[in-house]
Amino acid sequence: MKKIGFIGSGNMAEAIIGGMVKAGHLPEQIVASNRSWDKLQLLEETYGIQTVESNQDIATLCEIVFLSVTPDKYPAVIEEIRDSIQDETLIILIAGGQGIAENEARFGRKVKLVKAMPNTPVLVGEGLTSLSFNSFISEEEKQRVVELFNSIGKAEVIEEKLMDTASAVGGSSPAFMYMYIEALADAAVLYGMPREKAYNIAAQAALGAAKMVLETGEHPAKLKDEVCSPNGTTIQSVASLETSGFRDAIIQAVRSNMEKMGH
Ligand SMILES: NC(=O)C1=CN([C@@H]2O[C@H](COP(=O)(O)OP(=O)(O)OC[C@H]3O[C@@H](n4cnc5c(N)ncnc54)[C@H](OP(=O)(O)O)[C@@H]3O)[C@@H](O)[C@H]2O)C=CC1
Ligand SMILES: O=C(O)[C@@H]1CCC=N1
Repeated sequence: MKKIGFIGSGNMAEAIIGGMVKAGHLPEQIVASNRSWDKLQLLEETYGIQTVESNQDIATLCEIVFLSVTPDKYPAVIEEIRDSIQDETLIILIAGGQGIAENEARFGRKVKLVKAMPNTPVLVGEGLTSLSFNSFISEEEKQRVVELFNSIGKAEVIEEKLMDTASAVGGSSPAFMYMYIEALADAAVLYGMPREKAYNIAAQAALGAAKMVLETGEHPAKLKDEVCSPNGTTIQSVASLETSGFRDAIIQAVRSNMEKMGH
């Protein structure tokens, strides 16, 4: 059986693995390695996937290989696996700030590289993964990768030069959304709402608003205006958010993310 492998089995790899298994990919098809053994044991128990001790085993066994270690580990891991990778293997680079050209140079030969920027909601089938491909990947292979990521959310093929922006706005942003939901729920608790109810109400409002943007195709400002009744309560909050620099806080969060990637 053709296998899909993960080198580095931390938070992002687990989200992809969990999402794939929930979406119906066979656990026997998935193989993972990791520096420490305890995470692998947990993945094996939770999802029934295969685990191996060496990164080289992943390189030898798998037709799709995720490099799901942190960016600083890329040079050493590529050095370790470059001679075991088959010519036809699809290598998926998910690390923030890691581009195609620098990793082609690390392999030092023609290898098929996919730059992918997923986010953790792949675990619940609502991920967003931005994708770019190097020149050695066929149309059929591109389709295969797009289908894989569409099975755990939505895939967007973008120009590689936009990948760092996609990392900030698609990869990192779930963390911002969780902070927003948590803050909203804290405010509800302040006014006496039980915490569980507060999380449900805040999260469902966020989910519904996101769906409105995606499904109506309306400008977010128009959707916002429709919530603000004249002389009502919402416009009071909107005015307050503007005074607190809400929009600027988000833009500065993305700016600092981009700066960390060298922009
Ligand atoms: N988290 C996210 O939402 C997203 C993450 N990414 C990218 O995914 C990658 C992983 O991030 P994340 O999962 O958050 O980080 P984690 O630290 O959770 O996972 C990294 C894993 O790599 C393992 N590891 C370290 N060195 C090696 C090695 N030499 N061989 C094998 N495994 C090794 C670590 O093992 P140990 O158990 O010993 O620590 C750890 O489990 C990063 O490059 C990040 O940029 C991309 C998009 C979103
Ligand atoms: O925090 C990080 O570096 C990674 C990249 C995108 C999301 N998480």
